[in-house]
Amino acid sequence: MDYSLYLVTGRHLLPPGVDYYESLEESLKGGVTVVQVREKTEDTRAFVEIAKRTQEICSRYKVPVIINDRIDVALAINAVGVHLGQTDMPYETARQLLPESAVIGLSVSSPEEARTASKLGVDYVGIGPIWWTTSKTLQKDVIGVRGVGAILSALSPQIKAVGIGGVKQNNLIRTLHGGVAVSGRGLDGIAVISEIVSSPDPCTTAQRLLRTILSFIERPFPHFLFPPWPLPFSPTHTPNANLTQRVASLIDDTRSLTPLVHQITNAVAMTQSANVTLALGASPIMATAPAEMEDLSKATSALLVNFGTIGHSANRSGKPLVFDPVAVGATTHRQKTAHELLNTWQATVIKGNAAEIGALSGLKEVTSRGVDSVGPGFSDPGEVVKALALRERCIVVLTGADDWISDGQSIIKCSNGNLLLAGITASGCIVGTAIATYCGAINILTRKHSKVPAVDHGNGRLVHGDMLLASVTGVLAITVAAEMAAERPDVHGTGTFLPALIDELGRLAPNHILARAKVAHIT
Ligand SMILES: Cc1ncc(COP(=O)(O)OP(=O)(O)O)c(N)n1
Ligand SMILES: Cc1ncsc1CCOP(=O)(O)O
Repeated sequence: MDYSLYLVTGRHLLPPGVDYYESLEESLKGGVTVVQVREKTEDTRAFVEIAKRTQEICSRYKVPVIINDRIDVALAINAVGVHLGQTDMPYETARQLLPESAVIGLSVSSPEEARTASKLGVDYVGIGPIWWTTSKTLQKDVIGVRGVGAILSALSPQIKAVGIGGVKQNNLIRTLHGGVAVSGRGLDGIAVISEIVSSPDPCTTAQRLLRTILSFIERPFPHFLFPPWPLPFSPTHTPNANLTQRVASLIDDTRSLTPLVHQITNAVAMTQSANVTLALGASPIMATAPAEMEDLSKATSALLVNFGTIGHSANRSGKPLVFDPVAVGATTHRQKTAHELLNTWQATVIKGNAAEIGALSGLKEVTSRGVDSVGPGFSDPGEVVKALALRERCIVVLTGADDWISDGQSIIKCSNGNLLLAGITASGCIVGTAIATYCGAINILTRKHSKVPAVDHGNGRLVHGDMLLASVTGVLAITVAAEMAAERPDVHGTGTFLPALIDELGRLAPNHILARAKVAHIT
């Protein structure tokens, strides 16, 4: 069975005047790989009739048919299998009634149900509802993409898994990348009703969905880079290359690329962040109105966000998204919001201090006092960033006396900076600004060189470019410029340090990086 694009029928959702069988055939032409006949109100005789004709059409395309809930209908038409819900006939009974070769799928919406399905040995599970849907009256909350990841972690690797519930073209890439277990296991397919059934052009819709799904599940990227399922961003090349040299070049290139960096940040940080962006040779835009996010995401090169905002426009437009979870450990409200935000969109980089990264990782070694960190520190900061990067499938940057950066595979330690940085407000925010600036610049550069369109989810990536390099560059730009500023004779304390820092960022050049960068590859 190829579960890649799993169509669940829904005749009541067809556009007015559209014939069910014609629409079905169009979706098969578009590449649907399995069809489930789902009839909730028809009498048995009508259900059998519909299933039989569906099976005839599907057989011309060599596409298997599964019957929703009804073992008798599946037996009557000799369907490939059935799909059962948690309150339908028990799996063991269905297994006894159906031929040995029958495929049996089970709906699961929690890790517990996934563990039970694993013990039962079902053939596949339907995980959901992932997003809100009107195609079915939901009895429980939606599980979100992080819910999918948790369920996949609890599921036996032998059992196939499709995601279902509210999946549309515009959230598909996010669904695939967000719904991944810590082991790296992703979904084997996506099941949809309305996106195909209600489409005026089911063939094209199915083609587009399938192209994105295949780009994800076919793992076109070399396995040694990141074993199973692709990352949301391009592979990173840092361990094999001269990192400091590449950082120096990116600092130079950025001044000619002038990326437009959209930043939604605290009022206290706004002016500083905007000035830092300008000093790095980029352009800041500090807009906050939700109504303009979609338009802005098309024009800008990168987005930096902290709380209280949305990032799916950036995801949809293929722009890097830097998440700065300011003081996430300070209140439960912030922790809940961070969880909701990360469930909604895919971050490219998460940047935080020890308390913030600790809170996101669920660690207690460092706690929060407002925006500051207190506690003994992490015994192994490199492993902390690596584990969080693997879990969130993005780059993680931990700022502090040493800065730690990981893509879930490599760990890099940067040891530049000056104590005066800790004495000015928003020093963490400006590191986020610098990272977003270089993520934007490298995304422009990569698309230019490889001629990838601005938005191309067909290659399974959300953004293009070596985002690990961009993150290291952001950290080094601020910390190296901070050293240069602190050494100036006109700097006597934090009051004179801040303008000097902006000056030094403005004149930061490749030779400063080459002379001063203290970078170590831990792994
Ligand atoms: C592939 C797939 N996954 C989940 C479901 C939902 O099944 P169920 O929980 O039995 O709900 P109904 O579809 O019967 O309303 C599904 N049908 N297909
Ligand atoms: C049958 C089902 N089970 C969980 S969500 C759902 C409906 C999926 O429909 P849509 O793809 O239109 O959201």
